[in-house]
Amino acid sequence: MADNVVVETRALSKVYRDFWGRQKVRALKALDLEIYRGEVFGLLGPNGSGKTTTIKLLLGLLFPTDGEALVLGKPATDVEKNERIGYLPEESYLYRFLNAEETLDFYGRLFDIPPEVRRERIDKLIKQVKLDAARKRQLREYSKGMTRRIGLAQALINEPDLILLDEPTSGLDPIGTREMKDWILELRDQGKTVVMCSHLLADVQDVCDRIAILHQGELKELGRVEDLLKVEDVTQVSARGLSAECQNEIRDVIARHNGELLSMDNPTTTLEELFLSIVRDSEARPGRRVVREEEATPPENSGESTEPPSTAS
Ligand SMILES: Nc1ncnc2c1ncn2[C@@H]1O[C@H](COP(=O)(O)OP(=O)(O)OP(=O)(O)O)[C@@H](O)[C@H]1O
Repeated sequence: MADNVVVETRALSKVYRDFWGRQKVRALKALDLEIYRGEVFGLLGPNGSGKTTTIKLLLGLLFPTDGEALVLGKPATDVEKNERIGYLPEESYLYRFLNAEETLDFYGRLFDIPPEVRRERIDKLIKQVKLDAARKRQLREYSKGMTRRIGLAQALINEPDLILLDEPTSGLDPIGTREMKDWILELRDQGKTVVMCSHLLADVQDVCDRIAILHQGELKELGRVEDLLKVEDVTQVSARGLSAECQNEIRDVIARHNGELLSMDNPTTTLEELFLSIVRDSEARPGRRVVREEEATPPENSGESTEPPSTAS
């Protein structure tokens, strides 16, 4: 296992058997994978494609039917290596009657973290996942987004080198999603390795350096996100301040060189960016509501009230 390889699987396979030991589902079929130190690696695939099974095999929570996995230089079945791993399951199994501080303290004790270090780390993590105001509230009162955030803090309590995140953005609103993605990138900047599985493709595209696509337990694609998404025979140019005349000249140049102009128009932002900018704006200027002009004008003869549209402050 090379120095920079944090996870290596060789022909890793898992068959779930039924109560009588008969083969039930071939959840993972001969997976070969290497995940490098300091990268964000995405496991993608539709429901039931084997993502969670892979994560559980890496944690040693399941035993492979065939093949092997090495994690942080040790066999995945050696649970001692889990001291250097953080895990956020798809559904966090947290004690509902503990508050945020007590929850992190509980997990800190499981890792034998000394009390002084534990206190400092808990305080830092609670602030980092923005639960400072809710640190004394029992988790049963938490919203789904808050539960996800305390789940992440719990996964980081042992300052792990490898972090496994199962659907980290599930149930989060766009702001929570953006924050979760920023935390993932921060972890990478600190030199940690993050493996996340998700079927939310936009999230994966935003944060992952490399991805593996699984389908019915088989590896279908593996590579750098930017390479996999690159459209080789299309050239994209982005420019500001071009006059109509200049744009016509560009069209002429493309035609002269036998190229095909696919589009020349104003780019659109993403819905995520639009949503975040509206929320930020609303936080900065509470109460202000903007209705876009074209939407504010009711269609003629619509039969609706003709009261003036609000661009109210
Ligand atoms: N404990 C189990 N017993 C039997 N079959 C199982 C078990 N756990 C998972 N499976 C089956 O293994 C296959 C892979 O499941 P897995 O949970 O790994 O998929 P996934 O890609 O994580 O799916 P999702 O996106 O829905 O979380 C599925 O067909 C699933 O039904």
